[in-house]
Amino acid sequence: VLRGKNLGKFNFRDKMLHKIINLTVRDVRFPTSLDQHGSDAMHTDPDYSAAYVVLDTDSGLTGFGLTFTLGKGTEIVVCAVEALARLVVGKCLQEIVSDFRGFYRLLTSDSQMRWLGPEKGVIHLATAAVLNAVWDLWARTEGKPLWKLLVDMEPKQLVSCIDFRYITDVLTEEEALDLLVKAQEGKQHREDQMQKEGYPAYTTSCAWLGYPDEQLKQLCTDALKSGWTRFKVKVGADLEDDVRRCRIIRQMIGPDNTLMIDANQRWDVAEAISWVSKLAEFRPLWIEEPTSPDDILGHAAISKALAPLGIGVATGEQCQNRVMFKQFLQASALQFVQIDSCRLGSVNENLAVLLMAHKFNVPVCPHAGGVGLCELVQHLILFDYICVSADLRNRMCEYVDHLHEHFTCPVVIQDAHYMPPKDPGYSCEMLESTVQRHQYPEGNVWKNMKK
Ligand SMILES: C[C@H](O)[C@@H](O)CC(=O)C(=O)O
Ligand SMILES: [Mg+2]
Repeated sequence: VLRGKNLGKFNFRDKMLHKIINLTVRDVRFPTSLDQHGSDAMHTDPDYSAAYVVLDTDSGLTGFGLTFTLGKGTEIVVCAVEALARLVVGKCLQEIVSDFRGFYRLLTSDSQMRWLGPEKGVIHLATAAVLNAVWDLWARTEGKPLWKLLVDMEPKQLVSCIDFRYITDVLTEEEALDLLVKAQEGKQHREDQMQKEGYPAYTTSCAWLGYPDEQLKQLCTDALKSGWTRFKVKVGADLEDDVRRCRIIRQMIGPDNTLMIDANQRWDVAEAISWVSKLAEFRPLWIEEPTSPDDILGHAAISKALAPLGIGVATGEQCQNRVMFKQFLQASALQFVQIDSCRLGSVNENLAVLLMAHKFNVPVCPHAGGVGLCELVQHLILFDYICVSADLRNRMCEYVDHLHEHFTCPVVIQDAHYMPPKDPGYSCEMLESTVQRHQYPEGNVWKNMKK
């Protein structure tokens, strides 16, 4: 079976060869909670995990996809992926991508399964895993990294991948096309710039909530030495702790570097406003997920109250779909859009959100981290800069320094920038040895652990 990196040099352009003959999905978990990696005010013991999808084709070419989860419950996402498999297996890649909007609808609008969502929760995570694998397969077929596949696509083809249902009151297909056509100017220059400089990143991995102060200080020292200038700190469980931790980090990074804070939905609206006001002296650029991810008007109230303090509101990692993002934008309820490669319905739905954010002139700063999210979302943000926003002001992509060694094409960070991936695909193929060791519950990593 032909897998992985070398496929770029094969001529797989006859896409009719790629009939999807099998979908496998596995529950892959990493015991990150043991060291408190990824911990925050609501997720105190996250085991970074994935429902990991492999699409086999009759040509031998393989597509890899995943969606991110937190340990328990991954088996439910796996079940949902299995339920979607019959909609994918038996299809040729050509058939899918020549009507990608139709295929997206097929997955999201199945007249019985849509009752489980629609387009939210477990079933939408499963949709993301499957579609991520299809995009990976397409990019591998073209011998290009996904970002380059997108950059080279005609605006018409790009919009043909988007389901505009429920968002036409804000963005029509014609408008989307117009935005993409306008952004063609200077595209080559921006692509060259990205190849040279990469896309700016910030780090979250110094200051997970469960890290003791000594660890925070050490990680912050190391990060500063490696050239990081933007840092995110977890807050929200205890105000005194937050003040102490923010003070440490602000003192260490100095007045000119950037600080963000993230509460992971811990507060009610009024509580969010008063708590964040008490952290204003540390000059955070944004408060992330201050309250329930579904409370659009609550976010609007928080945004309004914090604007005079110069603090924006960021959200998106648990924003269910394009309709929610539409309303967040309509209500001026967020100042930073945090797209997520696995929460939304893959590239298709992320394209819709990138375009809406552009129309509202709100910067996109993707959620990454977890397992594989950095690998995936780097492609989307590169595309955003080259073909949509053409702007780097107030923009950066999250980075966390965990679990990259488990991927065949891990992210490359240079001087706190994501360097554009070169290998064909969507960068989410895991090492088979990793998958075997971490498969839950039978992998060796889990067999002997009482979890
Ligand atoms: C549970 C995850 O680690 C979460 O804390 C990640 C997150 O909020 C972020 O990266 O932002
Ligand atoms: Mg967050």
